[in-house]
Amino acid sequence: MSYTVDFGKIIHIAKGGDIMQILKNEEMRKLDELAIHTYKIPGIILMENAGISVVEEIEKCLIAKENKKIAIICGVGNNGGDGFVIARHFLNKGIEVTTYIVGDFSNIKGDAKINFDILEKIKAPIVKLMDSKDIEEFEKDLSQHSILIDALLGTGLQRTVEGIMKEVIIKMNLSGKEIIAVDIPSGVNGNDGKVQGIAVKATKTVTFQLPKIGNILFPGSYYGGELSIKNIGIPKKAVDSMQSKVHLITENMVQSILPKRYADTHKGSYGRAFIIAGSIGMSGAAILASKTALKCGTGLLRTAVPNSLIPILENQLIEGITLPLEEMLEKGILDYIKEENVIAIGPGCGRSQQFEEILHTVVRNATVPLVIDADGLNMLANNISLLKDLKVPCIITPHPGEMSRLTGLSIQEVNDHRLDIARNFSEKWGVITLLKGARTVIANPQGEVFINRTGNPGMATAGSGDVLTGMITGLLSQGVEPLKATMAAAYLHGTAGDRAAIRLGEYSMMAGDIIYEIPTVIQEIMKK
Ligand SMILES: NC(=O)C1=CN([C@@H]2O[C@H](COP(=O)(O)OP(=O)(O)OC[C@H]3O[C@@H](n4cnc5c(N)ncnc54)[C@H](O)[C@@H]3O)[C@@H](O)[C@H]2O)[C@@H](O)CC1
Ligand SMILES: [K+]
Repeated sequence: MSYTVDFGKIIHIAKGGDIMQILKNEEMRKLDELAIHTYKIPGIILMENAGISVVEEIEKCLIAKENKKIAIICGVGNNGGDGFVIARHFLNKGIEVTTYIVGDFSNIKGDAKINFDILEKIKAPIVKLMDSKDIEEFEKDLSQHSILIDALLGTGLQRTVEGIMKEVIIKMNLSGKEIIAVDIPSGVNGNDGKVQGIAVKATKTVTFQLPKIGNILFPGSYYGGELSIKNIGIPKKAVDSMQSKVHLITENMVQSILPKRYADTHKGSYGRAFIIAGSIGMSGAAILASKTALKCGTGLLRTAVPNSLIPILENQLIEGITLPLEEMLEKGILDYIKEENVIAIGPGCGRSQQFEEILHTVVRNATVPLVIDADGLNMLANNISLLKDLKVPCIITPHPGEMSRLTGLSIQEVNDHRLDIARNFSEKWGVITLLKGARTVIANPQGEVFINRTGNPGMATAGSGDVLTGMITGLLSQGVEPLKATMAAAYLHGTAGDRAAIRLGEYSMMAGDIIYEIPTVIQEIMKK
């Protein structure tokens, strides 16, 4: 399996499995050990494969360059060992390579030592970087190279980067050269994507076998640039046995989730969606969510809004049916929702007592999957134990501010521990949590977490969340399982947003522009 993950979007090089695990440092070490001890693949072979996989990527970058001199900057662990393999292969190809080593040579052990000894035997140019006086020379040297390879620290990062290692990284970052990181940019913690003091700002990262959490979450993902995930020959059986609870949402996954359309069907075959949204001043939320549900394939759509908004909706949304909320309240809401396949509640609803009453009734009595967003979540924060009354699968879609209100944690705390916060909330309340933000995270009550890589800062715009709610609702109405519908919607939403950003720029794109891209995004995925 081999993928290239561009900054924010995933391009498949080869078709792989539907599920891609994301590992922590310790889990990656376990996987390496499993391959070596249980499956008897010598570690030196894995290191050779790792090095060669980076060589392939470096060669692609070298094609366009006149100056082909490469600087490989290595630590004394196995990440450095990969660097020694890379150095040997380029020397064999007749390319000028300098290997810089930071740290005590006597600490080079095992497979890394074997590769280091080979470099010495073939008299490869090796420069030791010991202290500040070596740094000046190093800085001058760097200017003569075309590409820098960062093989200082990988999944073995243990502490804050300081001293000579820090000085080396500063000079690499200031060099203005293209930098390719081996496995993970040095200084980024593979466990959470946080920077331990300082980190290499790479243009590209080649990571091995499976991505680490630090390759995917911010700020690590920013430091890594474009990400390639390369197979290094660990048996599939070993990979599958890892059973990590953190996964990357891939295009393959989404493709298998999207419902197929068959010839002998009618609109009833694609479900009935019911959206409760909008209030005076926020009719747009109802329109955006409703239009999106239809664009995502809903067979029949009814949107309930306050009476005063009906003319606006009738004007803007000719394909859907509208209902006045006041009438629903008067005659009893339950009669209206009993025939639906999904109910979405909250976008632009405001915080009136009337809305609170509706929310409570819907949460307590819904017999079909429920999506709660925006003001629905704000109201829920006043009485969160309402979730205990749920009888159906429920998806909540908070942004960090809404999550802060739901949990009582600060926004900073929510952002610092996105995976754990989403997972804990889902486990505690038995709901599917989609936590928005750069790298949307989806958690289920079983403790599994799914991370979405699509999307861009242009999507931080009014109404973008209403579109996401419409997407989840649209897929749910067609009978897609709640977790799958949420994952596919997050991926499609981000991909449509990425297309809108390419067409219009991150500044100018608006929520409606994301809707405009939905047909192309779905068609392209279905076609593959
Ligand atoms: N068999 C394996 O285990 C394989 C490992 N591979 C590579 O090996 C890497 C992991 O190797 P290691 O576990 O040896 O770890 P690393 O090479 O990532 O780092 C460990 C070394 O760095 C030092 N160190 C840790 N934090 C530091 C800091 N903040 N400042 C300065 N020095 C620091 C440690 O004392 C140790 O000497 C992976 O990222 C990958 O690149 C690949 O070769 C594939 C096979
Ligand atoms: K590295």
